[in-house]
Amino acid sequence: MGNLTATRPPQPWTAPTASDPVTATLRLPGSKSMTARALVLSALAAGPSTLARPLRARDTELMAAGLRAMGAHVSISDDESWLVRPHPLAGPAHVDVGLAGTVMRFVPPVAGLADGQVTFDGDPHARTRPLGPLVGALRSLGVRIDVTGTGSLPLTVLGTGGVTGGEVVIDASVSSQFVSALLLAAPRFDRGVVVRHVGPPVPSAPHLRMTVQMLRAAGAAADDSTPDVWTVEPGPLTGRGWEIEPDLSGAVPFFAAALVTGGEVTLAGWPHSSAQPLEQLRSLLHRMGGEVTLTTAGLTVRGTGVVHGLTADLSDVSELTPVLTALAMLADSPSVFTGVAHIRGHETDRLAALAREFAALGADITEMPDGLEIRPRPLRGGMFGTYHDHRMAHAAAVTGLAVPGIEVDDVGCTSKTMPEFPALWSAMVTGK
Ligand SMILES: O=C(O)C1=C[C@@H](OP(=O)(O)O)[C@@H](O)[C@H](O)C1
Ligand SMILES: C=C(OP(=O)(O)O)C(=O)O
Repeated sequence: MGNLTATRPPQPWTAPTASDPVTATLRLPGSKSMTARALVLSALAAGPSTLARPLRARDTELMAAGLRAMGAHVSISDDESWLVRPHPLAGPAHVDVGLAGTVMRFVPPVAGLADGQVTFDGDPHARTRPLGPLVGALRSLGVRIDVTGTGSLPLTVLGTGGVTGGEVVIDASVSSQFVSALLLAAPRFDRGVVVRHVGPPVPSAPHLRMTVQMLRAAGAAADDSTPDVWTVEPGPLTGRGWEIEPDLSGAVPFFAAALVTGGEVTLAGWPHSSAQPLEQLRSLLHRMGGEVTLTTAGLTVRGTGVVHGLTADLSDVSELTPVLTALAMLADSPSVFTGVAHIRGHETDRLAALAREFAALGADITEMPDGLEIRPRPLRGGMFGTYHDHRMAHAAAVTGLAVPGIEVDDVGCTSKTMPEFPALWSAMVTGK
């Protein structure tokens, strides 16, 4: 992959309209979240690991580059798997986080275990994404961190080759990644960690369960049996073979196309048990008019061409808000989404961005402190701003299925998690 931080002159992309029901079987890239976790756990393990079918996109390439910068050996094997051979971590090193929440949260705790200085910075907007509570927690666990200004990026970790660890209280209501970040590195902390969340609810419970599940799969003693308390004992992590599942969230725009056009989309290679929030998605799509089934071909979503609005708390699956908002725009009834105040700290302030961009297309949409109200009505074509946010581009593409003339200002931002999105989408909708 070339310069991961190369600036790209945005090229407006016309989202294709669907003249017929879409029918497609897709092989999509691996889960961003699973790939990020497997890379971190593998870099901290006692022996080598392989990641089969990892996500190869900007976020995960930046994660691999950040770990390599500190000394981990991450290479590509013949079958496109990633091979990770751990090595003592050391500075000086620099980590470019891009706009990846997983990199800017999961790697600083790892840097605390390195021997030497590790600096972090990223895209301009990454400097506005929340990081302060994690910085405070790491300091209380014995990690020396220098930050400038707002407590976010750029920052410097002065690693000493070890982290004391122990008990820490944190308000993780702004991002579950603060908790996952502490837990993933904790087996290598001298005293492990006991994380106690105090504050409004932590979002993204399925991602927290994924963290605990993958820690256990790497041999860690992780306990999440007490609400808002997570305990990880100190101990070795074992290298292993990681089977990365297809990215469920990345499939949702394609599933949405089945609902909008009355078609059928199958995600091939879906496992029979998953660390990803399939049941939450199944329920949401069912309520919106879709049917989700697991067959030998994979995970199949069928639609009727009629989309229903719904009222839903999206806190478990907050990253789906942009695409579900696009679906709601095309529904036969109103929708109310709540429980996602924290997505103002995602790749962009998604609530403000969605309200602004859809209103510019003529939508009747109201921004609330923690969500959105949508009252569907006919939309007009126009430019749709993405704010470097891959899921804003996905939302525009879904809208374009039924609204001619949707121009996406920078579809290249989908390279964050799926570089092949424009080609896959066009092939699914237009056949070419
Ligand atoms: O741990 C992870 O891999 C993620 C957790 C969630 O973050 P938030 O809890 O900040 O929403 C999710 O939105 C993000 O896309 C990936
Ligand atoms: C919020 C997201 O990603 P991250 O926070 O990992 O950058 C996302 O992919 O929707």
